[in-house]
Amino acid sequence: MDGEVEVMYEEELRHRNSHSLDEIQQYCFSIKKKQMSVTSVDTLQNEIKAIDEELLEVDAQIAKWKRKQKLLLEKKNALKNSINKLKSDSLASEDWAGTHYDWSDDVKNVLENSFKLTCFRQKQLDAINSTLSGHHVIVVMPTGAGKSLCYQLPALIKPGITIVVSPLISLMEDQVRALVKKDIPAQLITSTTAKEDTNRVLNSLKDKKSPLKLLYVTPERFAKSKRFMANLQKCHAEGRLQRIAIDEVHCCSQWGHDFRPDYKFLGILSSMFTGVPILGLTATATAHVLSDVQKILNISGCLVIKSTFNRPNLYYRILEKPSAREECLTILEKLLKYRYKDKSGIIYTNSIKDCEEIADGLKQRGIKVCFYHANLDTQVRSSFHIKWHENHYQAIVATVAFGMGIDKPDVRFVIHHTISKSMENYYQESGRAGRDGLRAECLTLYRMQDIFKVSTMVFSSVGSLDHLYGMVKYCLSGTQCRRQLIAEHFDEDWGSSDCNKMCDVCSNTNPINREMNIESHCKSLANIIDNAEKLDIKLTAQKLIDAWFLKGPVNVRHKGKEPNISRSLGEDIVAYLLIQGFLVETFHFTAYSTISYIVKGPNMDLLNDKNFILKMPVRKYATFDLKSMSPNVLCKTTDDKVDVDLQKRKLKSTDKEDKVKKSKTGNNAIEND
Ligand SMILES: Nc1ncnc2c1ncn2[C@@H]1O[C@H](COP(=O)(O)OP(=O)(O)OP(=O)(O)O)[C@@H](O)[C@H]1O
Repeated sequence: MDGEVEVMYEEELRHRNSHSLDEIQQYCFSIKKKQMSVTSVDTLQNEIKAIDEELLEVDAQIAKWKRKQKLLLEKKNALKNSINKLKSDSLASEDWAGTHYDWSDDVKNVLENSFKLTCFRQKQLDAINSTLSGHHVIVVMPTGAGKSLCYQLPALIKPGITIVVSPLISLMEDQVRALVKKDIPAQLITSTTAKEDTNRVLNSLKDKKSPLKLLYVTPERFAKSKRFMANLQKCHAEGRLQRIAIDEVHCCSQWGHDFRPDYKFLGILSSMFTGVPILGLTATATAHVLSDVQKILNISGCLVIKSTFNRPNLYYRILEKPSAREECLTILEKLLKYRYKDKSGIIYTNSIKDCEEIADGLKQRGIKVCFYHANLDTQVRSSFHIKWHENHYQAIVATVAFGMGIDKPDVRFVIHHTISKSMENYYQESGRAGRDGLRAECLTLYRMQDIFKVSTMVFSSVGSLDHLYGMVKYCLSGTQCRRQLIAEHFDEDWGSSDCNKMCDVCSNTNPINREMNIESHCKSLANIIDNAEKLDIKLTAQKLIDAWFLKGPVNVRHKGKEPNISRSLGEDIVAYLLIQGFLVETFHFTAYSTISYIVKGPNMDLLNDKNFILKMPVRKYATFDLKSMSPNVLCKTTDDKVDVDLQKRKLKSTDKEDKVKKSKTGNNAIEND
């Protein structure tokens, strides 16, 4: 085609102008070049356009297939979970508490003769029989319920060694000491164990004649010691590895409250030591964590034995927290001097600074307290712990570093000076009270501002804000039993009678069951936020409430009237809107701190729906006499007769002591709630 054009032009030009052949050829060449460049750019651009269109179509197809892939994967996972659940349920439907097993007589003898106990607590026998049957089992029991016996006792029934994985050295030391006292051959190896001792213990894994029954190790041992693993493999090859018990097994899961990266390595155990039953133990019971733990340990579909999480002897209450530190100290002072006079307890704070300041404040007010946090020297820490345990101090003011392994039976109160970061944490921390089965009180000082104290510390980890808001929901509830809220969190269903008036909501003789329409308040808050955004001003919750109550800088103040409600109800509304997704927190960093600002949340759009009604249950703090002594009543527990007898005996002695003290001091305080 190009050749034809050339000839055509050549002829025409020669004809018209009779130019020289060179000139004509040059002219033709330039025209041809021009034409070629025009046609090729157009063609190429058209081609690009066509490709773009095709690409869009491909993108749409990819998105469609990706969506389909996601749906199919979700469906596949759900089916896998259903299969695992069916397997677990079918195992759980068996009655594991029988006494017809080959080992039942031995179990009874060991319970009575080695452990000097007369009967089992709820679900202990189920756990023992099922693990002795060779199943992989996860035992879920609340703190202090007696999980240790579930692996310590089976270890003595059959020949061989039980390996116990535990995250805390102090916890292992306590257990080994107690076992050795009972003449049960137990050892531990940690990073601080002397080389000769470690060698001796490691050799006993290979020694068929070794009397060793329980060996405690930290999870790092599996990950880091090749010699330990090699000897354990020999022990297994000789059929002497009887069982692997993993204490605090929730540490495997990032969804749990205490994730430990080294626990992830334990996933290889089920395939490396085939035929060896794994027994995981935890006081963390959320379905999500349990299924995650099973996946990580490669024992999905295993038997899950769960005892109730209800702690009937614990009394739960929320107290209004004043904003001034001194007022807060006064509340704590009154509680410790009067309500919990001569009683032992824990005060949890959320920062080292608070921890030290509160302890100092209470000391200045004449109360014997010590403090405990991660920045203290290990020896100082453990000396405070021991002294508190031995009642030299009435209370220990602590951060969450004061955690696992606290086994003081007579903790009569746990006060949270700041809310916990999740319900899970709250349950664990408050659960350190009343391990002896006698009544103990769990008080939480709540104010809206503390939400942000905690959120700015935890926001960066997955799911942490949802967890925190679960805790806020617990505090905000004025109409729903606190115990039931805990039950919901652990996927349990406790009847209202399970509370037995052992929370401030159920024991409130003057409850208000009022719901309030907060739609207009929500709209006002949205307007304030919109206006501030236009002015490029960021609002903390405090500033948002100020603007709503016509305080603070005039330009951000609400344009309407001041709301006809108390400021504390206003704070409840903001907290409620936050946990319901009408408001959300965004986090910004300064050189020294993280700040939480409030913006509109995704649910704000619901207000555009005419049929939508936004209501909030209104709560009021029930009256609480800080100065009257806490009641000393016998509680219905989930445990056996032995424990009720124990309670009675303990109660008699405390009553006696109280009477002696009262007659000496003339203190006739009325015991009421
Ligand atoms: N059957 C039983 N009868 C009486 N006491 C028991 C029984 N089983 C365990 N105990 C006692 O209960 C206390 C708590 O037991 P253990 O330390 O095993 O609890 P736990 O469930 O491991 O708690 P945590 O989660 O806090 O570690 C111990 O003092 C233990 O001796």
